[in-house]
Amino acid sequence: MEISMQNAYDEEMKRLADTFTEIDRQLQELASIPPYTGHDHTEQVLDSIRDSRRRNLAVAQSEPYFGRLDFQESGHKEPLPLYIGKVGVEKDLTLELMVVDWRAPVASLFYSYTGGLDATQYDSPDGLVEGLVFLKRNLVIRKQILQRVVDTFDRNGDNMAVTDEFLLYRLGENKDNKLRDIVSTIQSEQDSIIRAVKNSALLIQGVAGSGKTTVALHRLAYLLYQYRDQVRAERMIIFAPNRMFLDYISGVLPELGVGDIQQTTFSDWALELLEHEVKLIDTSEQLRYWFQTGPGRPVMNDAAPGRWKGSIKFMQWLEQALEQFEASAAPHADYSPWDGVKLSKQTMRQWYEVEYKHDPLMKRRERVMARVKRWQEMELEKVWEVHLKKDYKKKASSRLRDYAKHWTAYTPFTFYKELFQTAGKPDYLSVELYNEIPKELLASTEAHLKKKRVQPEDLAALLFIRSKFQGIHGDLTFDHTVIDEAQDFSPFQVALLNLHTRNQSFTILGDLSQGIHAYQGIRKWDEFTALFEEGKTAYFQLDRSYRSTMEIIYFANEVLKLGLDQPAALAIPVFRSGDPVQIVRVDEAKLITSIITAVQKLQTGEISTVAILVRTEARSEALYKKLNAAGLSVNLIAAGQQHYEGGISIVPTFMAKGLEFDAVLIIDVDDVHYPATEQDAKLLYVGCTRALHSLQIWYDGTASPLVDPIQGDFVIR
Ligand SMILES: Nc1ncnc2c1ncn2[C@@H]1O[C@H](COP(=O)(O)OP(=O)(O)OP(=O)(O)O)[C@@H](O)[C@H]1O
Repeated sequence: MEISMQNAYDEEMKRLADTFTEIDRQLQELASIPPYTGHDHTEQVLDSIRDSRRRNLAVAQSEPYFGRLDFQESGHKEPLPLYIGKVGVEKDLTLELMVVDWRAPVASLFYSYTGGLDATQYDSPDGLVEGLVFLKRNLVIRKQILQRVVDTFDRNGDNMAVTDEFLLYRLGENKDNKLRDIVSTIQSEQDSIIRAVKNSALLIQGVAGSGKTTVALHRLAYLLYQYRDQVRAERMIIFAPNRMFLDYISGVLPELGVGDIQQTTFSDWALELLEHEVKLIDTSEQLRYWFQTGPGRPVMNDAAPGRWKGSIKFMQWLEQALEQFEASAAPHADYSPWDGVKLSKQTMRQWYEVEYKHDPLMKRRERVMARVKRWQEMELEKVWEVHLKKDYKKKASSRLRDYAKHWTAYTPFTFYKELFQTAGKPDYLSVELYNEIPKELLASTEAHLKKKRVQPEDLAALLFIRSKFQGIHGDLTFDHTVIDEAQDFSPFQVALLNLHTRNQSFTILGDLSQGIHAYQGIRKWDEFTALFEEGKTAYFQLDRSYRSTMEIIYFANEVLKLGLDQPAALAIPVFRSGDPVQIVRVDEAKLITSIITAVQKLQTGEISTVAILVRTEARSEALYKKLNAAGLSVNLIAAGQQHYEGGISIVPTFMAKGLEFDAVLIIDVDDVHYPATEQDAKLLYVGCTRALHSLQIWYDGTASPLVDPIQGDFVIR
C-alpha cells in the first residue's frame, strides 16, 4: 500500500473506532431507559423518538458510513469532513453530526460532484450553499471492520475528475437472488432523479441496466425522508410486472431502512379493489399466444385487444357510456308503498339529479333508496289504526324491494358485461357508441365475461367504472406511485392510477427498447405525457448501463440496430471489460450435455447465478426436465412464479425481464426462433442485457439474422 493510502487507512481506522465508541455509548444510555407505557402524550412522543434513535443506531452499529466528502463552505477557513451513511448519527450533547444521512441535502454533493477544481454547490433548506470539494472517499465497512478505502477524488492528487474505481469494484461483484441498494455509488444522473421534487410525474426512459428499478426504490426512501410531514410509507405504492420480480426487489427497501411501502402488480391491486368479484383468465395462455414462434404468430399492432382497451379513446368511450347510463338511471316511475300514497318520480329525480349530483353513481342510488325508506317510515307513522299499519308495513316492504329491483344496482362487472353483448346494446347506450366496439372484440369479451373471467386489459376499465360508481376514498389514494417496466402499461392504466394518486406524484420508469409486450404497452412516452397536467411532468433519460460488461452492451446494441428502425437509445457501458460474447453452434443432439458442460465450466469461475434463456415456455419446460434428469439441478421459472431462488435457472426469455444473472446462455438463437423482426430484436435484447459478466449465444441450423452479421472484437465465434 502507498504511504498516503496507509495514512488514510490509519486515519479512518481511528475515526471508525471513535464512531463505534459513541454509538455504543448512546445505545447503552438508551438501553438504560425503560420503555414508556403510560398515557402522557409528551412522554409517548419522547419514547417514540428514543425508539427511532435505537433503530438508527442499530443500523449504524455494524456499517456506520460508506463515504467521506471533505467540503469547505465559502467563507469557512477549512474543509470539514462529512461522513455519509444510511442513517444520520448525532453526538448527544453537542448535536454535532458524526454521520450524515445519505438523503440529507448536503449529502447530495457526494453524488452530484463529478470532479474539477471549481466551486460547487448544493441546495439546502436555506438556499444554495457554495464551496470547494477537497476529497471524495469511499469506505467499505463490513461487520465493523474497515475493509477498503478508495479515494475517487483528491484535490491534492493528479486526477481532477472523480474516478470510477470504486464503482467498478462494486459492479464486478457477483449477484445472488436479490437486488441490492447502491447508496455508496449512486451516480450523478441517478441522483437527480432520486432527489427530484415530489409533486411531479417523472417519466424515465432508461436503457437496460441503467439502474431504473434501483433508483426508483432509492427515490421512495428519499421522499420519505425529505417530505416526512407529507407522505407516509403505507400510502406509497410500487407497481411491478409480476410477483417474482417483487420478491427479487424486496430486499432493497429494508436495506434502506424503509418498510411498509405497498408493493404489488396492477392485476393484484385491481382484483382486490374489485373485491374479487371477477377472476383473471390464466395469463400464461395469453403469454403463450403472444410469444409463440412460427407462421401463426400474431402481430402486435393497435388492433390488439390490449391496445384498444388500454387506449384513452376507450376510457373516453366508457365515460360517454357512463354519462348515457347516468341520464337514464334516475327513477322512471312514481313509488307507492300502499294504495293511496305516492312519492312522485319528479321528487326522486330531484334528489338524484340535483341534491346528490356530486355523489358517485351507485352511492346516489343508495342515498335515494335510503331516503325513500325514511319517507315511507314517516308515512307509516301517520297511520293510527294498528291492523292497517301492520298491513301497510308488509305491503311497503315488498313494494320497496320490487321498486329497487327495477332500478338496477350495478357492480362494475355487471355494468361492463352489459356493454359487451353481441345480442344487442343496453337501452341507455346509443347505437353509435355501441357500434364503435370492434365486432370481434365484442364477441371475445362477451365469451370471457360470461364465465366471470376478465383479461388484464379489462381491469383498468372495471376500475374506472368502479371509481364512477363508488368514488375514490382517501384510503385508496396514494402519496406517491412508482410504475416499473412502465412501457408495458397502457395509457388507460396510468390515467386510472392518476385518479388514485395525489398531486400527480409519480415515478414512471421503463425502456421502450424492452417493450416486448407491445400488444398492450406504449410506443412512445408521449402517450403518458399527454395524461398529465402541463408543466407538472419531467422527462429523464438514463443512457449509461451499469449491469453488463462493455462487450455485452456493445453486442446488445448491435442486436437492436439490426432489428429496430429507431432504437429509443443505445446503452453506453461503464468501462468494465470482460470476456467477449460467444456465438456458438451447438448440435441439438448434444444440447443437454453441452449445457451441463458449459454451466459446470462457468461455475468453476466466480459465477454464482446462471440463466439459460429459452424462447418459449414449452421448450423451457422440456429442457428443464431433461437437465434435471441428466443430473443438473436447475430451477424452472414459469409464469405465475412467486419467488426467485438464484442458482441456475431456466427461463423463457420474456419472463427474465427485470432480472439479472452473472452468466446468461441464450439457446435456439436461430432464424426460426429469432427472425429479423422488431419484436424478436427486443426480446433478444432483453435476454442479452440480463448478463452481468458472461454471455453466450447458441444456435443450431442457421444463426439468427439478429446476431449473424455482428462483427467486432467484443464477439467470438
Ligand atoms: N450507481 C450504481 N452503482 C452500483 N450499481 C449500480 C448502480 N446503478 C445500477 N447498478 C446496478 O446495475 C444493475 C441494474 O440495475 P437495475 O436492475 O435497477 O436496472 P434497470 O434499469 O431497472 O434494468 P432493466 O431495465 O434491464 O431491468 C443492478 O445490479 C444495480 O445494482
